[in-house]
Amino acid sequence: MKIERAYTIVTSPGRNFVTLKIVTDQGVYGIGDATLNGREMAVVAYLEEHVIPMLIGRDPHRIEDIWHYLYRGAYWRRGPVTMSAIAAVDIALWDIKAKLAGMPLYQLLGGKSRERVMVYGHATGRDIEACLDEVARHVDEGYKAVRVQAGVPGIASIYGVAKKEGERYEPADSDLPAEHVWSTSKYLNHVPKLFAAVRERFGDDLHVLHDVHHRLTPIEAARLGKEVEPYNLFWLEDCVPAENQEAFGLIRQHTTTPLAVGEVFNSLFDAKTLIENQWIDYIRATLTHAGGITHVRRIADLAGLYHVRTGFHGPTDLSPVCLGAAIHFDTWVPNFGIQEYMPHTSATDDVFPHDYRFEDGHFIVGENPGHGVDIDEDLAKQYPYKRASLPVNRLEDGTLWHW
Ligand SMILES: O=C(O)C(=O)C[C@H](O)[C@H](O)CO
Ligand SMILES: [Mg+2]
Repeated sequence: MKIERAYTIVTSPGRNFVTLKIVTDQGVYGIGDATLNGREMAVVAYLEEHVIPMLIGRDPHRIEDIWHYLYRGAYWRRGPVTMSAIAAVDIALWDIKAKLAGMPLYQLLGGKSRERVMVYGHATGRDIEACLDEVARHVDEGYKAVRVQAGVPGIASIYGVAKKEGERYEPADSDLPAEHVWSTSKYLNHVPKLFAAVRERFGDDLHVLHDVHHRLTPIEAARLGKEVEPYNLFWLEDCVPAENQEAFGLIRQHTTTPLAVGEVFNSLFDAKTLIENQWIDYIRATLTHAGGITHVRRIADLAGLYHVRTGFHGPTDLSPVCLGAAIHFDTWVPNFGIQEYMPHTSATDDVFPHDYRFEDGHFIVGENPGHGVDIDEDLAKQYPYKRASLPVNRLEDGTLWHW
């Protein structure tokens, strides 16, 4: 069997997605997600100029060899563009292999470790009261775990909070980056009050999470971790930028609040020190940005040795293809923790028909051969690409900060 054709499909049913379709000479095809939010066309160019020409004529069964060919063979290793492109190929090839085997993907990984996978949803509100109402809506919809992000008095625009009440939160909302103003002190004073209010209204059973989105220094993160300890968070996410993995050693010395990190990681080497030192509790690197199933499986296996569990990134900027494949992975992986879930628009769900389903705060994996997600190419054409950038943050004095 040979790979006969491969091509990218860029579509924007509410937001941009990049999909790779690989077609074999026997007509069986697989699809992979290659979406890198705000940098979509860089991955398209990498795939079209450099990867697709190398795939034609190869045996699609040789997933491992193709992975190393694209990784080692490029000489230039790692990085989000390269690893998203490799991931798209990898996810599409696993899709093909599972379709040829006539099995859902989780069976090829080793079968089910659980019947369903717990997800967390996103509650957001302009202030604490509006945010708590959103938490209540999630609880009513069956969620067992909710990420809680509220507006902070004195900060006009903040990560995780929709611009207008009732609107979906979509950070890549302008052609060129919007500029936000960030105040660490206002934020740090506010967050413990938010979680005190959450526990007061919802009691102890609900799992609650929070995303700092890389904005603190290690000692500030240590302070926040300590101050929210009484509210028993499921995790505190991305409390500092993680290029300096040792920073987490400092935070860990000060707090028992569980730490999650890794949505911007693209390889095992971004996480190795963090995992081996047991400085984190959850690893968030997911399939599309970290080299696909073949590579994330290695990250998860290393993590498992050190009691670190998976908590895959799952915002709307990852397509249903990534989410579908991730649910297969979650269903198999022994050290599963939780799966992030931000529902896609109905237009996105129509472009990407899928067989996973949400029920009672969990995803149930589909039983169709492959990863269970397809793309309606005619419908995809109705939603042309529109450049959209993530915002940038500046401190109140104008210094460029982490967004
Ligand atoms: O889902 C999360 O936890 C995020 O932090 C989402 C990111 O802001 C988003 O993926 C950026 O593209
Ligand atoms: Mg995050």
